[in-house]
Amino acid sequence: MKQTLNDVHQQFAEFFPGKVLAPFVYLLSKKLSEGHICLNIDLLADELEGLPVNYQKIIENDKEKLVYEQLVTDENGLQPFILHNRRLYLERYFAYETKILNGILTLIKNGEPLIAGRCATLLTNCELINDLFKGNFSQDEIDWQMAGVLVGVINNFTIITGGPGTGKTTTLAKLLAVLYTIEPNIRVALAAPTGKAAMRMAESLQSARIDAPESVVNRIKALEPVTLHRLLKSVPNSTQFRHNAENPLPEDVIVIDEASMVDVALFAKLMEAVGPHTRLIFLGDKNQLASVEAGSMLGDLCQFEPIINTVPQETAIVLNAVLKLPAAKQSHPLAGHIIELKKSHRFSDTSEIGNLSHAILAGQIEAIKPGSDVTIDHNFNHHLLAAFFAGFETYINEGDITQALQKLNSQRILCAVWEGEQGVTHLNTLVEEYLKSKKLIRITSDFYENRPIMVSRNYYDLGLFNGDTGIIRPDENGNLKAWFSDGKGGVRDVLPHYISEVQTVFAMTIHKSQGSEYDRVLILLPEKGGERLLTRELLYTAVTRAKNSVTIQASHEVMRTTVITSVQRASGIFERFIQSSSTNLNLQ
Ligand SMILES: Nc1ncnc2c1ncn2[C@@H]1O[C@H](COP(=O)(O)OP(=O)(O)OP(=O)(O)O)[C@@H](O)[C@H]1O
Repeated sequence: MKQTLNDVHQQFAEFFPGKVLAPFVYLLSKKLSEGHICLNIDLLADELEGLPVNYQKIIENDKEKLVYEQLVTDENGLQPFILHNRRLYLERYFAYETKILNGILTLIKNGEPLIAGRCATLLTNCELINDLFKGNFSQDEIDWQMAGVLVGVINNFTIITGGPGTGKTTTLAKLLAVLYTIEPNIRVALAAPTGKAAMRMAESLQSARIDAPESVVNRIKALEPVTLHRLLKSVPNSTQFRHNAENPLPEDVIVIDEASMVDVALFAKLMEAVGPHTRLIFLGDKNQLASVEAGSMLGDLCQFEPIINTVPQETAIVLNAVLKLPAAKQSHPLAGHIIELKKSHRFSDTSEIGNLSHAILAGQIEAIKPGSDVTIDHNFNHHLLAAFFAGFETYINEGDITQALQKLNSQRILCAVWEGEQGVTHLNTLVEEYLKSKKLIRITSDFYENRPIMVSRNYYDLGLFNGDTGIIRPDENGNLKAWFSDGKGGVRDVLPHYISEVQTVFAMTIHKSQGSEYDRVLILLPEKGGERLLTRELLYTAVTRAKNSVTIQASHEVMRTTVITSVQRASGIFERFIQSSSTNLNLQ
């Protein structure tokens, strides 16, 4: 029997004429749906299973002919497909990657002549730097937060990466203190990919301890982080922004938090909109899950470990008087631009959650151990579920809405998938059944009293953003309203019919939980389905949402496969950086 595929990828593949093109476009389309932006044509051995024999033969025997296909070109042509460095791209994604590459190289190049002068200025401000870091300055050990500040001050392009609680926001606060002191007239913009992440950035900055003059601290605390869409000014009903290459952002310093969540299209549009002499600073966790959309730019840029936490030889020499930083052994345009913070100030070295997250990232299944804060259940024990569900009773029993919101957000069920026994939909139903059995909720309508909701799109007019969570409760007249935090310690209400796109949120996907934290987290990995999703980055992201305790329900086999599987997102940007050099730019 002739094997056929007959799926959306095949329809896409066969839309384009070409003798050898179809199987490669089929796989490219599949890769795009999994979040990759290109197809490495030399790494296809694992992709052949399930493909029709004629597709397999072409992939195995004819890949060298791909370059001769009429619709395929290298970087300079105008065809729908680009074959570059043995990676096949849709032209649009190649263009995004090129814009990001050139944008970053331009910032690096324009910053280079300023480094010596900025280092000299830093030397005259040693006192401020010592004040900012007093208490954690040691001659023997490098203070990587201080390194992040110095690197961010002297360069025009910086990435500060680190796991949860490693002090990314604290480092940013200190970096801004130095910048406001040495360049008092600078204009600063802070942004994050989601409204929730922007709000958390604001809260963390407000509570950051900054030992700097009051006027400087006040300027930092007056900054209001916004969403990236708001920063770039979205054009209604369009994917374009008002800030672009022709109309760049006016700020001198632009900081993007939770940068791992920025997809390749938005990343490219940001790079276009950043003026060529701006200081651009990304904060984020390179090990976290990438964006839901295509691309994992932060992870891709931080791919090459040897250049992280090093600076070029010349910079090492001039910075020496303030902080001795290791000189990069290899010349690379990104060397000196990426600082990784490794010490968690939230989890101690003996923290079970901290150790669990390290074991997951290292792929060490044998190091994953239960303890008092970590429960690992391979048998999907119902008592554990019921005990967790009981935790939701507290927010319902809480009369004060502000407190109720806090209690709701103190625990969350995190699922890898939507469907199936361990999926979000089923878990939400189970919790509702549990609460109904306790007579704590009555599902009389869509917006029933005490329904926990999560907004699933941005409502700019209402100041509500994708990911915001609220509770349905009556107001003083008995009318049901949706109540949300106002970000200032209080609550505000919205009529439910203004927000049609919401989900029940006892349980949510791990993807959606990025950028949030809860005291207690229950993680469920599916027995069936989601195989291509289950990676150590997914589990790491879920585990690091927990502050105090984490329970994982997953079979032995699924847990093992998840921990040994790492996301290998295909993008060609790192190789293209190696091929470029900051002094030999190809800015077309
Ligand atoms: N050098 C330090 N010494 C002591 N405590 C610190 C230090 N740096 C940060 N902290 C504390 O650790 C906590 C986390 O810091 P911060 O919010 O800056 O980390 P983060 O990496 O931005 O965290 P998140 O995971 O929320 O993104 C804060 O309470 C902060 O005050």
